[in-house]
Amino acid sequence: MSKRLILASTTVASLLLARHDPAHFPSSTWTFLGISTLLLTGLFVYNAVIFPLMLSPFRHLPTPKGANWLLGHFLDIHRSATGVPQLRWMEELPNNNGLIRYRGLFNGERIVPTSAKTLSEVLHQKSYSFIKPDFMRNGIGRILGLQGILFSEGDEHRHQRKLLLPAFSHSQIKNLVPTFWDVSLELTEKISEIVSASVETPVIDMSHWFSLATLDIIGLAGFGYQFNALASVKNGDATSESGSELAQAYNTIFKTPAVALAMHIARLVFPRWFLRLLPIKRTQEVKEASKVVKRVSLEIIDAKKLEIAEKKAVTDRDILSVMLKSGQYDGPGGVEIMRDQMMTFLAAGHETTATAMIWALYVLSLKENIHIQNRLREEIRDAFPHGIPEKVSYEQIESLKYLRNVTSEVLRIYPPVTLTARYAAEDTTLGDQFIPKGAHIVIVPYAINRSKELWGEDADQFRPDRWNEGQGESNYAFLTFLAGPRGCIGNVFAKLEFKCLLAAMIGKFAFVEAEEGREIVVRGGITAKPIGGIPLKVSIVEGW
Ligand code: HEM
Repeated sequence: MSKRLILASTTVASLLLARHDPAHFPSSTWTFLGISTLLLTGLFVYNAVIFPLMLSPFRHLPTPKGANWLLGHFLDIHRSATGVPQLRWMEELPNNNGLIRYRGLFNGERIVPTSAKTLSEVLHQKSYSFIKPDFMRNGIGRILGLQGILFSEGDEHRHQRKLLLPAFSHSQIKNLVPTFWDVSLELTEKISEIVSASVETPVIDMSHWFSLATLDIIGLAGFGYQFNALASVKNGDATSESGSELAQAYNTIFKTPAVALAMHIARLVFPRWFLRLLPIKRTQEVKEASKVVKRVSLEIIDAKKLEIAEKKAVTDRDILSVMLKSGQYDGPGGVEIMRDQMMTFLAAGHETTATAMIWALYVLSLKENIHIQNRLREEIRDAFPHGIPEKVSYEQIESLKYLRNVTSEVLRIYPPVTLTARYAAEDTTLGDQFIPKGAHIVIVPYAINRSKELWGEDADQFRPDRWNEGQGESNYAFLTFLAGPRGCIGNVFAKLEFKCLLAAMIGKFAFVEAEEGREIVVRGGITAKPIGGIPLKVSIVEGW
């Protein structure tokens, strides 16, 4: 029985009781409060204790020890970086049918597919039976665009994906390399200015710089639009307050709030519409930031329409041009759908690659990996012996094999999207296990990418050369971009962009940890970024 049904039937019952038996039930309000409290408590005990512990069809699945009778494994999850407990459980538990189970807050059950078979069912064969859950839709959906490709389902998703594919064809992405390189050069110039102006080796947190650079890239490469996010940084200050208005909005949206835990619990207890009305600072901030994102998305669409009207033809093949050319968004509501699509690409297409860059510089700056950083620099400089080139081609970037290995290894070991969720839209199965409608599935790229079974005993070590030996034990060993019809449409775009940015940065600069052995803390958030950024000592390596 749902909460709404309980409240509705209790209202009717208390009115009737107050009317027909006023001697025992003089006040309908108190009667309502008494009965509803009793029924809601009963419902809570059933959902949070009786069902998951005694009746659930999943109770026989391998489940980690040490769960609290009411909070499940929530405390372990909350105290750890996203994906870390799931990796530990995957390694510890016997797991023959490719599924493990854990319990979240109030014992909410979560099922984790761990074998190639169960992953291929969720991601490929039955991808439209496992949809995005409401908590994602109602949360990040407001920022990522609810009517865009990321949150569409079934036939609507198939249709949108087909429509957008020309913008991601191999030939189209190849043509974007000069744009990726131009922005990479602009970034190196900005960083060079800071380094040259400092008497001692400066310590720079590169996080915001990468967010600005990737925002400029998605603007230019995705929509033919100049955000000038990097250009707007004055006096080398790329802190959260600098950069374009849009960069600031995303900085607000993507930061992990200090009130995250309280918000998480509040969402389980109160309806979202109620929480949105409360004057919570974080809610207001995100509301304002998403207004900016919506407005800017509409501005970009208008600018493109104007440009097309002037040229009298759609000649470009960027994402926005492909959308406009299709004529699919001409009808009523079309602009709103296109706006949501822009919001999807803006967010999905920039913060993820920026996160990958942060991890790349972090791991390459560690003392034990300096030889990898040096070897990478050597490869880049050998390919471009006359100094940092003004232009590079797709073929030149693709010829750098060690760059490919390093970027693949960073994406394996630090996947920016560590975990994602699905919800069973109908009764179905995974392997031999019955999955009832409403079951929550958690896919954990972080755990799969570091699985010893799939990558060998040194799975958790950063070793780029492993990519010369193959790509893991199965097609589902590398889930950074997921896989199947709902896998990342921008994965080739992202990998090339990542290679260009990293080649320019490592070719030009040397990065060393500012504080040796600094503890890195990662918590929640849409993408897994280190809290407080990663300050690095940056110096120019002469001769390039
Ligand atoms: C390193 C960079 C990136 C990573 C790690 C990444 C990762 C992912 C992942 C894991 C998903 C699936 C999310 C889910 O279904 O729960 C996804 C979807 C998506 N990504 Fe990426 N992404 C990256 C870059 C990009 C770029 C550059 C673009 C666009 C230019 C992009 C556009 C999208 C879109 C549109 C979807 C939704 C696809 C669909 O549902 O059909 N991503 N990405």
